[in-house]
Amino acid sequence: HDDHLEKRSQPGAPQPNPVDLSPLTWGDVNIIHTTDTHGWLSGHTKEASYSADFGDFSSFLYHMRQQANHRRKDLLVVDSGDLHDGNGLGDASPVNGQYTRPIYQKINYDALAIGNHELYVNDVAENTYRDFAPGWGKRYLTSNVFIKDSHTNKTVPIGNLYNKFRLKFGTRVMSYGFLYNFKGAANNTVVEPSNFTVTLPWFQKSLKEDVDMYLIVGHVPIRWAEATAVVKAIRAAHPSKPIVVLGGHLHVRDFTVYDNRAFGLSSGRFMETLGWMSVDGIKDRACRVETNCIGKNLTVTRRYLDSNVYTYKKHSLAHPRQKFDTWKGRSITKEIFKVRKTLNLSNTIGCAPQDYYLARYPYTDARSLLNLVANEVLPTAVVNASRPYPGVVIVNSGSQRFDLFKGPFTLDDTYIVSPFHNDFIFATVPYKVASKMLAALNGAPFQKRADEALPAYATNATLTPGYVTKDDYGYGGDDWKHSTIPYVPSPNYISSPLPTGLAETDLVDIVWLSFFTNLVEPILKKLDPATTYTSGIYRRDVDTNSMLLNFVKAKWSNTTC
Ligand SMILES: Nc1ccn([C@@H]2O[C@H](COP(=O)(O)O)[C@@H](O)[C@H]2O)c(=O)n1
Ligand SMILES: [Zn+2]
Ligand SMILES: [Zn+2]
Repeated sequence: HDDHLEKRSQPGAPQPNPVDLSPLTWGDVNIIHTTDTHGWLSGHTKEASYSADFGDFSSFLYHMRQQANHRRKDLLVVDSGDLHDGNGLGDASPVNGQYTRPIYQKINYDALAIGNHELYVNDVAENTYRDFAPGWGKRYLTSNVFIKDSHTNKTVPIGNLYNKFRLKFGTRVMSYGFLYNFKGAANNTVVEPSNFTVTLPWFQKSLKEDVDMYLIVGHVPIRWAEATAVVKAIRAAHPSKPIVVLGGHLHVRDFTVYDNRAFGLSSGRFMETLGWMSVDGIKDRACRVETNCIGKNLTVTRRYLDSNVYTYKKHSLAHPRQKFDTWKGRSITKEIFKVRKTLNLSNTIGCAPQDYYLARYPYTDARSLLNLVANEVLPTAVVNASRPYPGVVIVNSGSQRFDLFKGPFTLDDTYIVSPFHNDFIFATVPYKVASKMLAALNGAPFQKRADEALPAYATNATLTPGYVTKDDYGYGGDDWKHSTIPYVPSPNYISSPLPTGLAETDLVDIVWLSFFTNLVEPILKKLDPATTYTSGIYRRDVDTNSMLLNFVKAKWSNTTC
């Protein structure tokens, strides 16, 4: 299944009735948006709906730009960050992102923002600053993200604070790049709150430039205060200038209306979705006097495209028999294929006996990935049987990122399910303390603010399961009509089973991930104020990523698919 050039004709590849996809609406300015791609440049090798790779994406962009020229409409291609952590292509290399960064660089994005996954690790932040940002010139936008330059010791923006540019058919754009108020950034970086950034002289000065629209590229959820603060700051100076926010981070499809001339779009995750937005009315000459257009509607459409070659061809080709693959697209696909080979990403380690889903079923259900992790992976691959005390291992459910499908389990899947190299830390505590830790953690503040509860949708047996999105325009934004996939929220932390038959004072190793040590230590103090516990690395031979590899080798390697 690794031959990307052939995969489009695989059985099960999407073959909808051509009338199912209605043509895109074009406006004065049109936007193609990616976010939270997390290195999924190979596309989804196990899911036909999302099987386009970055070579296909490049070919799609070529045809879309041709179409824009033909229509004499402006087209912007934008990315909202989180390029690292999530796929073997980016994470299995000796240096994280060493093969993916040059491939991203081949896509001619007009504007990009930085994500939190470019900032967890000092080296990744440094490489983003040195090897990635410069290649984009002024298009890599970090209005509120800085790095301490290791050569000069000066703290400088990782990319550009803002960029004013003119599109081919005349639209003058002022662009910014904002990251949400991320608290876990590496110590060589600084993230400034966006509500402070917008008060700074450089930002206020930029608002005096004469432009036709504002583009906020953000690794920011479009409904969060960090996004609305920027919209409000622009609106305070410009009562009717069109504002577009292209956000991300929550991994959802979403669209919001801030006012009748300001809109936000969020385009999912993992190269499942290309967001499309068209804005008409930007070129309205009467609006050059801003007060003329206060309250005047812009005509805006949004669409969430499933990222597969059928979708790409359907929307980009002028004629169905026109050749789709461009030379550049094919060469990107070949490069991806070569990197996958170099990194042995398709090497099969074992065979998964069934599908395990991250969020389709309650975590107590046998089809839940979190259930598998809590009850099988942690006891098998993490608990250290040679320790004098039983172990209870707690992980954050956010450390698990994607479904695990029945059939061949590859090296790539270890990164897809959990790309992180978080260490297991432990302290030896009485059972009465250990037994209260999970509940205490789940009562602790969320690491990620909760998504809005999703409404329940009717299922429809004639449609393939996929995204069914409700946003500020209601339903109808999804390009492909799908039956809904159930979404069941899970606790923030899950644990291996507690040992049974112990007295309150019996000792237990309580084990957690380095990612949330800052939460565990105060809880230990609260649960047992009289004692100071010493913590250390529980096992040096296993981390969040390798635990699944070890589990599969131990339990699934003898099964055949
Ligand atoms: N070392 C890490 C880093 C992150 N996480 C988890 O990822 C979440 C953030 O991911 P986004 O793609 O939404 O930005 C974070 O909240 C953690 O759950 C982790 O487990 N270990
Ligand atoms: Zn992300
Ligand atoms: Zn993020």
